[in-house]
Amino acid sequence: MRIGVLCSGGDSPGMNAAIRGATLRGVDVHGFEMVGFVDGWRGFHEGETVELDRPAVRGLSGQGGVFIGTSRVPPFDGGPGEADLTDFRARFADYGLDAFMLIGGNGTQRVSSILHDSGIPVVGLPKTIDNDLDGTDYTFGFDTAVSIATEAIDRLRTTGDSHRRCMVLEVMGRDAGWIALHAGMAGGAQAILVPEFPESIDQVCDWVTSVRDRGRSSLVVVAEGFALAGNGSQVTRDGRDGFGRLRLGGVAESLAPVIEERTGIETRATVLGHVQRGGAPTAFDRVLATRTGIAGADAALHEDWGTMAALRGDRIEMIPFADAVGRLKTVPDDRYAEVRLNFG
Ligand SMILES: Nc1ncnc2c1ncn2[C@@H]1O[C@H](COP(=O)(O)OP(=O)(O)O)[C@@H](O)[C@H]1O
Ligand SMILES: O=P(O)(O)OC[C@H]1O[C@](O)(COP(=O)(O)O)[C@@H](O)[C@@H]1O
Ligand SMILES: [Mg+2]
Repeated sequence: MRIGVLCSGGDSPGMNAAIRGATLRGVDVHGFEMVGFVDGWRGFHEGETVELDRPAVRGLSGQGGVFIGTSRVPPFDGGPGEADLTDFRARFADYGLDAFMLIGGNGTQRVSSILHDSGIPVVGLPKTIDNDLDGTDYTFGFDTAVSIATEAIDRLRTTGDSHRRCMVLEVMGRDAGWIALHAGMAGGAQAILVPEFPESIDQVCDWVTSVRDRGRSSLVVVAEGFALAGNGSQVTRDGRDGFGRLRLGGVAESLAPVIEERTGIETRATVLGHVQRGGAPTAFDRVLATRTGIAGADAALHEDWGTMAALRGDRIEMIPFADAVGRLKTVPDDRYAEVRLNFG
């Protein structure tokens, strides 16, 4: 069996470990041929490939990023219509492929599902630092991002306390506030602002003021996709990503002066940005990613097509794409309520 492997969407710490796990199991144990497409669908369109075998994945488990690259280049020119899919199938056959292993988040697994429905054998490996992919408890990369954001909170707290300032930390999370929620809990933030639960500026300022009134300095964590209640909208930067979506970022910088003006407390903003996606994965993410890759290779052996390697409790289970795509896994009411009671 010849399997094409590619990554799509933002990189996520653990992608290398997942490819290594899949290759060691797929090539060495099951006797597959595996080929990686460089920079996601760009490599597929332009014929840039790398053979995956034991030497190619040596020492990768602890390395950040992904050595074959990733991108948001789309798989099809169009919708896809039947003509797009016919062209796609012809290209798939030209490469001598029997199946795809697609590593990505909600968008990529939506593509996996489309390809599977059009008759192309696919297994999916879930990744995203945002942890917003449904059907799986955690995606690799999330734990690393949370660890980095937590360290940032710890560091901001000592300087913020020293100057009696309010520190606002912006973390990633386009549609879901999982990184903000977990890092905020781990770092004891005084307020956590997530896209799922808009809060008014009056409420945010009340929390910051009450923290000052009991002699402490506030640490506010805000997810990039947060918008103020009422007529607030997400804060965007110039430009769009490779999928045409507006780039998010800057909500901390827009909140900080308003908090300062309304509370009289000096307030500073920090945008963590891509630091939280870079560097070595945590041990948890290395193990999760490796097991995810192994499960994907085993699924290919059993021709368990149309499935994604999901973490369920402490087990990796192959679940149908339909259980993972079409909706996002967002922070539920009870998880937000349990932290909100102690804000301020
Ligand atoms: N519904 C869709 N139809 C066709 N291509 C899609 C669709 N959704 C996503 N894609 C492609 O998959 C890529 C990866 O999705 P994206 O949401 O950017 O990352 P992730 O897979 O990490 O969620 C997109 O940039 C786009 O090229
Ligand atoms: O700057 P980039 O690479 O476009 O990515 C920014 C986005 O990627 C993420 O880090 C991860 O999103 P995906 O999992 O959908 O790729 C988001 O939190 C963020 O909005
Ligand atoms: Mg996505």
